[in-house]
Amino acid sequence: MSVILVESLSKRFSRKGQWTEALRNINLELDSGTFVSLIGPSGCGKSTLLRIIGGLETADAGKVSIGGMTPLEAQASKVFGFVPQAPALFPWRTIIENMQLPQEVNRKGGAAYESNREDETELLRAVGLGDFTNAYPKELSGGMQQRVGIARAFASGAPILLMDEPFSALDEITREKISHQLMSIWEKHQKTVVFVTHNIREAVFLSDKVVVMSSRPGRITEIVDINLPHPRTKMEENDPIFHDYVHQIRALLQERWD
Ligand SMILES: Nc1ncnc2c1ncn2[C@@H]1O[C@H](COP(=O)(O)OP(=O)(O)OP(=O)(O)O)[C@@H](O)[C@H]1O
Repeated sequence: MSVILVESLSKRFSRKGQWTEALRNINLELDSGTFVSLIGPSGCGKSTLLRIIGGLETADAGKVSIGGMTPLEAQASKVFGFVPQAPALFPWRTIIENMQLPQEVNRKGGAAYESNREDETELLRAVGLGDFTNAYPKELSGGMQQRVGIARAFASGAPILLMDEPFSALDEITREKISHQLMSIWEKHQKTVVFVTHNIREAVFLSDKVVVMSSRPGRITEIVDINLPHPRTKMEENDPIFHDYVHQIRALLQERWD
C-alpha cells in the first residue's frame, strides 16, 4: 500500500534575483515498509525532495500525500523520524537518555513518559553500542554518534524515517559497517525509509527501490526496483546480480552527468 505519494511536484528557489529550478514534475509512489534511496549528482534536489516530503519545505506546485495527510499534518502526528548528516545529540545526556528524547518530546498532553529501555538497549546493541548506554556523546567517535542517531530513529515509534546522507562524514570502512547494521535493524523493524545518498553500492545494498535523479532541473530519470533477497546482510560480496544493479545505476547517472 502506498504511504508516500508525490504528484507533479515542482520547486524553485530564488537567490539574489536568480531562479534555480530545484525540482521539476516529480512523481513518486512509495509503499509502506519499503527502503527507498534517492541518488543523483550534487544539487539535483534530493534533500529538497526529502524536506518537502517531511514538511520542512513547501512545494510551488503539485501534491504530497502521507497516508492521506499533508506533510505538515503528518509531521504533527509524529509520523516522521529524521536522521540528518550530523547526529543531534545533547552533550549533557547519556546515550540512553538521548535515545529516549523523541518519546519524551512526543508524549501527549503532559502524559507520563514511559521508557522502553529494553528496546532502546536492544537497538543500541544492534549498532554495536551495547556497552555505551551510560556514556556521554563526547566519549563516542563521529561514526558511533551517527549510529546512536539511527538507533534512536528506529526507537522513536515514527513509521517513516527520512535520512539525509547520514553516512557522508564517515570513512569507507565505518560506512560499510554502519550500512550493514542499518540493514539488519531495518530487516527486523521494516519501517518506511527514504534515504539520500551519493553512494551507488550503498543505495543498491540497502534499497527496495533506487530513485535516480538528474540535475538542472532536478528530475527523476528512472526508478530501479532492486530485487535482491533478504537478509541482505548475508549477501555475498561479489554477488553478480548486486554488481549488475550497481552498473545499471552508474550508467544511468553517467548518461546525465554534466
Ligand atoms: N534554501 C535554498 N535557497 C536557495 N537555493 C536552494 C535552497 N535549497 C536548495 N537550493 C538549491 O536547490 C538545488 C537543489 O538543492 P538540494 O540541496 O536539494 O540538492 P541535493 O541533490 O541534495 O545536493 P547535495 O547532494 O549536494 O546535498 C541546488 O541548486 C541548491 O543550490
